[in-house]
Amino acid sequence: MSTHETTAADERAHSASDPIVEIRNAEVVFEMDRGVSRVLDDVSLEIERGEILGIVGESGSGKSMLASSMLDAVVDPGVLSGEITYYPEDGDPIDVLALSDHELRQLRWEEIAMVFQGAMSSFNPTMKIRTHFEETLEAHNYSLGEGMDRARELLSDLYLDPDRVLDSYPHELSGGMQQRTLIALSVVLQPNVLVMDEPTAALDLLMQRSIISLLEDLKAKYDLTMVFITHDLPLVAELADRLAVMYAFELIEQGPTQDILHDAGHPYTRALLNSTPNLDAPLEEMRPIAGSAPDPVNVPAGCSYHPRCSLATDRCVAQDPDSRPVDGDHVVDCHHWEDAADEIPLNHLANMEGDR
Ligand SMILES: Nc1ncnc2c1ncn2[C@@H]1O[C@H](COP(=O)(O)OP(=O)(O)OP(=O)(O)O)[C@@H](O)[C@H]1O
Repeated sequence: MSTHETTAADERAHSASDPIVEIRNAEVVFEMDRGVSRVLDDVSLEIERGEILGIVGESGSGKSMLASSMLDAVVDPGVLSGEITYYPEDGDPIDVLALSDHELRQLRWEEIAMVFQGAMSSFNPTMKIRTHFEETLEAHNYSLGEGMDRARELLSDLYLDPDRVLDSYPHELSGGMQQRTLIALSVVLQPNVLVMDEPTAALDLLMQRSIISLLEDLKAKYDLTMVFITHDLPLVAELADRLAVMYAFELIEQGPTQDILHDAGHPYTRALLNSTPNLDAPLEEMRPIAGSAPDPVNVPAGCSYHPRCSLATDRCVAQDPDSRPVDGDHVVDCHHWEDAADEIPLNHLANMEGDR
């Protein structure tokens, strides 16, 4: 999708912004026997210093590829191109894709930390949690005394008993405790950005909600910028200042959370909102999105959502829409976004109106 053309609104939004990470025209390609698989397609995104950004999309839409791209960590034989820039608070911008392996290792953890789905696979099952913290601090030449004090404080912040947790093997902790411990481990080197890829997917609803509120506290206390990646729109909407929606390996809409929830311009975002339980609409009003997401080897021409879209016209088949401003920082990649609100009413809004 073309995000190359900068509109006047983009310029205005850009000049007012203070990005900590900037992604420009990122693309990830795998050469497969059955063809070229483009699993990230010309994605441009700015992560603002101090914000909580939610990245939302269906399974397989490219969310994890976007997360790995931020740290030049796309697995072989995937080929990442584009520009990834990290802006430290002080000092010159860092071109992430030009870093040596050593510099990249420093950037990861010390500046930008990642937490992935399924905490158990991130721990070494033969090592106590204490050793995980100690090895991380030593590998980055951090003071062990200060670092372990910070580890204890972080574990307490996350409502864990530091002594018990540090003395345990990973399998001795529940799923929720493992995930909170992993978050503490990710933050122990005092990074500025914490990227979490489906950090609560394996947890029950209550534990998900409690981790969300702990993350809010952690962000405020440690002055973190957070990126929360998930398929669970209602969950991330509780936390995020801004949402970016992915469909078929592209970003198709970005904006402040409330604008997306109440005034989404992309038919896919509106369908996603209508297909999601928990947004104040009764279960019988949930409408699954008809059709299925495209195979990355065979993405439809034009707007990749057109085969599933009730508003699609010949123009959508022929022409990939550019990003266009809806209002302020809210941008959408759709030829027919002005008709979307009338054509695809939002269930949860209708119910809220009914409550008045
Ligand atoms: N190592 C790989 N080689 C080739 N294709 C891959 C590889 N890893 C992932 N893909 C493909 O890249 C696409 C995007 O995957 P990605 O994991 O980023 O999606 P996702 O939105 O994070 O999904 P989920 O929520 O299920 O994790 C998918 O079509 C997936 O099959």
